[in-house]
Amino acid sequence: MSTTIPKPTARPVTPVGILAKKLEAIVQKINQRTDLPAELVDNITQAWQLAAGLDPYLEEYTTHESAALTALAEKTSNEAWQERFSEGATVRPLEQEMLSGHVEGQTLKMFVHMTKAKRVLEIGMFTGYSALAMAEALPKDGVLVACEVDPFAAKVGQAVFDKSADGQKIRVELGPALETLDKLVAAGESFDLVFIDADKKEYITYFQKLLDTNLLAPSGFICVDNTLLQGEVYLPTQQRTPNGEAIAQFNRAVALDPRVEQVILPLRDGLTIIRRIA
Ligand SMILES: C[S@@+](CC[C@H](N)C(=O)[O-])C[C@H]1O[C@@H](n2cnc3c(N)ncnc32)[C@H](O)[C@@H]1O
Repeated sequence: MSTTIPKPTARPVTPVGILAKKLEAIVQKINQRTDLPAELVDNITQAWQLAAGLDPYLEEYTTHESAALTALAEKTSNEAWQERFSEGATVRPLEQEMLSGHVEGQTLKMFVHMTKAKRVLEIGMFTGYSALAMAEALPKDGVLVACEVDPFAAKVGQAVFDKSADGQKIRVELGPALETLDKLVAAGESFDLVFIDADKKEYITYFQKLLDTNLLAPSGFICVDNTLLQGEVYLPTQQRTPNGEAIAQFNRAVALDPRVEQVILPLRDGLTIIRRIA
């Protein structure tokens, strides 16, 4: 049984969010000094404002999320994820920062509308924010299959889906994503749009499986989250974590694959859009 705890604040997990935080710390320091040239202080302050103002502006002028998505985001941020892992309720460490959120959710929703997708596959559902956002854009007879390995996270999502008309379009597949993908291949399932957002070290394998089989429909699209990995993919390589290295390798593999064309959008932590061309 989960308990409500004092709301933990989300840490910045995107290149712009991290940049804004670092600039804020610099601005606080230089404001304590009286010996610095005014032009330097002005420039650094403006750099901080440029970085810190972007996300709130995007939030303000992007169509509001539904009440169900707001409830899901709140439920996720109020959960004591660290405690849940320590007590063995979750099979892996999870955190509120994993949730994609308002602007990315609305972007994915737009892609479902734009591609007129009827069948969507999500690899990495967590508590279901992006799944529900995409389901809201699907037609009544649309289907979204969501892969998730953690039963606790899946249960949080399912409880919200059960109360929402759009949630009825979502079928949760609990288990390791690679096993689920094999099951879907064996069942002859195929998808117009796939959202990859699970284990960063498995991204290349998900991508290859989607293209090597009929899982991705001819002329289907793949959206991939965290393809900037907090800037690690373009920062000096010695600053890379294993996940940063995995994403750097993934980005290279996609760029070299003649079966696809792609673009990396600097949205949140990087969102790659891939189109199958062969
Ligand atoms: C970043 S979160 C997904 C966030 C979600 N798409 C959203 O927007 O709210 C990644 C999720 O993938 C799940 N995951 C990680 N490795 C997995 C695997 N091998 N198979 C299935 N799910 C996995 C984690 O348990 C976690 O819930």
